[in-house]
Amino acid sequence: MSRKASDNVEYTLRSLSNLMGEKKRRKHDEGAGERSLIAADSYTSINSQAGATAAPSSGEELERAARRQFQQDVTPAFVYVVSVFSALGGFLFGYDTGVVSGAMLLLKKDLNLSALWQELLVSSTVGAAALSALAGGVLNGVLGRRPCILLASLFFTAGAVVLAAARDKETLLGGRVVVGLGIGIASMTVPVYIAEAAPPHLRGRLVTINTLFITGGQFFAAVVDGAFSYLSRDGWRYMFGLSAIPAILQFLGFLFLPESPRWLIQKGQTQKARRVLSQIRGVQTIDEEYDSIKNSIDEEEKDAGAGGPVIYRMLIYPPTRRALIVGCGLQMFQQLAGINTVMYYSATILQMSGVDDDRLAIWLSAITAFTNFSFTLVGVWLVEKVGRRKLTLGSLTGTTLALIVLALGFLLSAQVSPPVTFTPTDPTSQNSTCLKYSFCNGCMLDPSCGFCYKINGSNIVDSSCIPVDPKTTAQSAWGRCTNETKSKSGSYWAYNYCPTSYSWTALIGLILYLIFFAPGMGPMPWTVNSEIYPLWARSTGNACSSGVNWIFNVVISLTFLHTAEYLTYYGAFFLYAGFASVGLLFVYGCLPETKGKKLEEIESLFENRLCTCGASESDEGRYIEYIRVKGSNYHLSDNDASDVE
Ligand SMILES: O[C@H]1[C@H](O)[C@@H](O)[C@H](O)[C@@H](O)[C@H]1O
Repeated sequence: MSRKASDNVEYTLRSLSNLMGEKKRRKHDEGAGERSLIAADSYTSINSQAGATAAPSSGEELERAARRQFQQDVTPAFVYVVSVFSALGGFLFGYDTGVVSGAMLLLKKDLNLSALWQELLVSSTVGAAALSALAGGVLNGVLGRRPCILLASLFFTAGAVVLAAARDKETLLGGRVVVGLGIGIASMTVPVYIAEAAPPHLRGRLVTINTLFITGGQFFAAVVDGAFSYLSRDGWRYMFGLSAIPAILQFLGFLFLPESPRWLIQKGQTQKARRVLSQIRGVQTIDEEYDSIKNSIDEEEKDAGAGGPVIYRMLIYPPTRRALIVGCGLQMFQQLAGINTVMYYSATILQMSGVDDDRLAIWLSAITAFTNFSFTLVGVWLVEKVGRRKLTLGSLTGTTLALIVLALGFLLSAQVSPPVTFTPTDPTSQNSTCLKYSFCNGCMLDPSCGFCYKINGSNIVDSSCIPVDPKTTAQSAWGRCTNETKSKSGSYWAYNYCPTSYSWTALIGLILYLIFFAPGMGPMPWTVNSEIYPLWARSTGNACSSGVNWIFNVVISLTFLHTAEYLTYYGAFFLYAGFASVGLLFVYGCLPETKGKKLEEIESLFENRLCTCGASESDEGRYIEYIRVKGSNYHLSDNDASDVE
């Protein structure tokens, strides 16, 4: 036997003996051991059908060839089609939450909207999404995943039509609520549907593609906002109306796409489930998978024992209670880390570093959205390589540091805040409070004021605090900083920020934030939630955690301005950094690795205790992976296993 081969045997035996040790400790291990041996067998048969040689010269070659063969055989293109059509739900989630900021700039002029109405039009969607995500749990359980996705695309289409045709603000509000209902259902159903359709080795990647589509939707919305901002009237109708196209496409696609096989098995629709499984897997492997799903459903039903509503059963059964805490915690910390504030505030942060043009600011927001999108792509690439746990830990560590850099940027800017050196006479005689501030910092924190200044060499001169135009924050209400007078008088207008030589620190913070957040903390809460609950609790678990995501989304976005007023901007970002570090401890202590495991095996990760740190790559998991890739060389039985022990 060659050295490599004997190493392989040794590794297998070692893994096996570890596995047997695990077996003693863990309730479900007998089943898991059997499943891994079945996996080895089925791999062997695939390999021999494909005519692969039994002992390739190098272990690496074998591994590569085996992996290629395995993936080709068990991953027909259909599973990608299913995932992409579902992820259109993610695209619409991103588009509809993103498009409103640009649309609002035009809407408030066209319909003369008050600040309260602007606030209502933004938060009604997020509020409706929270409610419908929670209700989506029941709908998913009763109707199935496919009808829920169809329903969401109907909501998206109806909302887009109502918004595009709206003649008054009340109709707009109705349209935004309808769109929110679609977003909530899609946000909880799509990851579950994809996870249930995907093979284990691709599940993380395919579910993460849904978040890629969310951030893609946000980026596309920013580009559409930029493009239609050149239309003086009715630009917002196109911005809202365009989302009907992907929504209709998704609806039509789902008329032909199948229900989740796991849901069908749970509902006893055996024949249909088998048909769908062979459609999305290819024929060889469905018996094993079918049996494994069926067995785990039977086991789950025994384990879950008591009757009553699913959420009650989840809470009294320790493994699902622990999974729920992990899932909801991840979603809560995703929002508490301030992603939506950072995105919303990005244009201002970019302006701080010297961009003085409104339209440019809109396009710069598109760059921010693009950064979020492109680094989510890095997450899609990394998720099956480094696993969910390491990716989330790395991402959250970087996010925390970036938030500290952002906060320091604001702190330094506040400390060297330029003084007010010139107080003009108020032509409206309204005795504005703006004229009472003596430093830019106070002026910036007052939403009704902005800072108007000139530059002489590298010095700020002739600086004043002046009321902002109530219709647009891009100019002052009167004086040297209105749009007509700005360039003639050589003045600059800063709203929401102070021009200082430290502004670039915030810019660096913003870029670092997106680079670290997007690959991990953006997608992983959705991905992990789609896999950690057993089938009977999956819809409810995802409904609760998505609801938590939306609730904290509303809380953070609605409180940001007040938080900044009380704690200043740097205080707000230090607060988010604090939340993110608590989140880091939480993830470190509580998030197990789910990479490569079958959905049916994941429940056992939550069996013993809440904190599963160190269980990132359990011996059992490594063993299953090892056997899957290299198993063709060795035929192991349970007897061999006990011999080894
Ligand atoms: O995962 C997504 C993504 O990170 C988005 O950029 C963000 O706006 C959402 O709130 C979040 O749930």
